[in-house]
Amino acid sequence: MRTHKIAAIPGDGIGTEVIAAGLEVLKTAAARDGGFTLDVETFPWGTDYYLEHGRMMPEDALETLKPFDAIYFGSAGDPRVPDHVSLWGLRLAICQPFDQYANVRPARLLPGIEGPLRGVTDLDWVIVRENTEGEYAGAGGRVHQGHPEEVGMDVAVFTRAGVERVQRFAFELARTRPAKHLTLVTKSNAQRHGMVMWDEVFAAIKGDYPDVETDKVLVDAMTTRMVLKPETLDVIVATNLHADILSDLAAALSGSLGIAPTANLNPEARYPSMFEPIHGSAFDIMGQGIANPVGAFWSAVMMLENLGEARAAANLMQAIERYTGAGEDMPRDLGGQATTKQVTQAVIARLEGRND
Ligand SMILES: NC(=O)c1ccc[n+]([C@@H]2O[C@H](COP(=O)([O-])OP(=O)(O)OC[C@H]3O[C@@H](n4cnc5c(N)ncnc54)[C@H](O)[C@@H]3O)[C@@H](O)[C@H]2O)c1
Ligand SMILES: O=C(O)[C@@H](O)[C@@H](O)C(=O)O
Ligand SMILES: [K+]
Ligand SMILES: [Mn+2]
Repeated sequence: MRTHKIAAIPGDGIGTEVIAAGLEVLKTAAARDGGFTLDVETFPWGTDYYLEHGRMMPEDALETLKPFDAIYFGSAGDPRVPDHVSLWGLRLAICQPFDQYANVRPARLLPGIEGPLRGVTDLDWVIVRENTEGEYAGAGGRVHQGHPEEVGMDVAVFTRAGVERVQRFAFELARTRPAKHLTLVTKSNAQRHGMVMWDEVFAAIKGDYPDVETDKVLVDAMTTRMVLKPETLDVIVATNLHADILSDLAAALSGSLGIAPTANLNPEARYPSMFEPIHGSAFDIMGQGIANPVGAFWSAVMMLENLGEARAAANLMQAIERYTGAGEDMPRDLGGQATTKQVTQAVIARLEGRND
């Protein structure tokens, strides 16, 4: 029997609610599969930990996480602590040192879910977000703090190696999909250094993937293309910040932010990869038991795929799609009344072969 060691970090807000639900679903998925077990350890890191210890996670957290096969993450962010402290103290403090440079964000209209776009039925994209540098490099600073001449700088850092590896990852991914199409998102009209290099690297490597059709679009125009011509997009590669913004839009266009999953991958597997819904702590609904757990479930599918459990991953995805396609009560973000618990039970029922 294979055993996979999973570090669960529910974090803050609805992160704790959807990860608890996701762990239940994963337990059922493993039991139904019978070929593997998940050895899950849950770490109580996040804002409560911060308020007690002055840090979002312990000093040796990365050493603790390193031996795990995967990390299952909820959200970092709580109204009691500034957002930049929580994000930099937890999510980015794991993604960056673990070199999880390829952030993969699928967006697809699941059965039974109607997106906000009239007449659109075949939205199926994967956004590849650069996940270690760019606008999130953390370079910059504040000078003359509190004085009238104060300066605040966030410097975007693009390295040729960092750009090339994530773009090659996106080409390889595009190659595995029926449409074999890759769109480069850029802003090289206004940002004339890093973004121009970003475009140049793309132009230089695309010849290595003659089977992949490409195009290039400025990020502002990309927003309208996603809304008006969604069928022209397949795989999309974008910088850390651009892809962060576009992926929330993609999630909304495919029904709701509550559905969308993500994998923070270290493709070479030198470090564990991390799987999380793309949404955050949802201050407005936290603690109410009404968060949509589907994004956390779909992220669990991506985690199972990454662990080599393709059959269990496919079964879990099918269980999710059977639920969304069944015309049962949906969670509130999708216009229904179902609670997190009810959605979880509905998906577990499908996994167990009930309610088919
Ligand atoms: N990866 C992460 O850890 C991550 C991601 C995004 C935001 N955040 C943090 O979360 C906090 C809140 O950020 P925000 O409000 O910009 O974004 P958010 O994703 O938390 O919420 C945006 C809106 O979407 C709704 N929503 C999100 N997920 C949902 C779900 N599963 N079910 C139903 N509705 C859902 C929320 O109720 C809210 O109205 C901030 O501290 C932010 O920094 C963390
Ligand atoms: O930008 C981030 O990294 C987070 O705030 C979050 O929005 C995400 O998408 O991971
Ligand atoms: K998240
Ligand atoms: Mn985001």
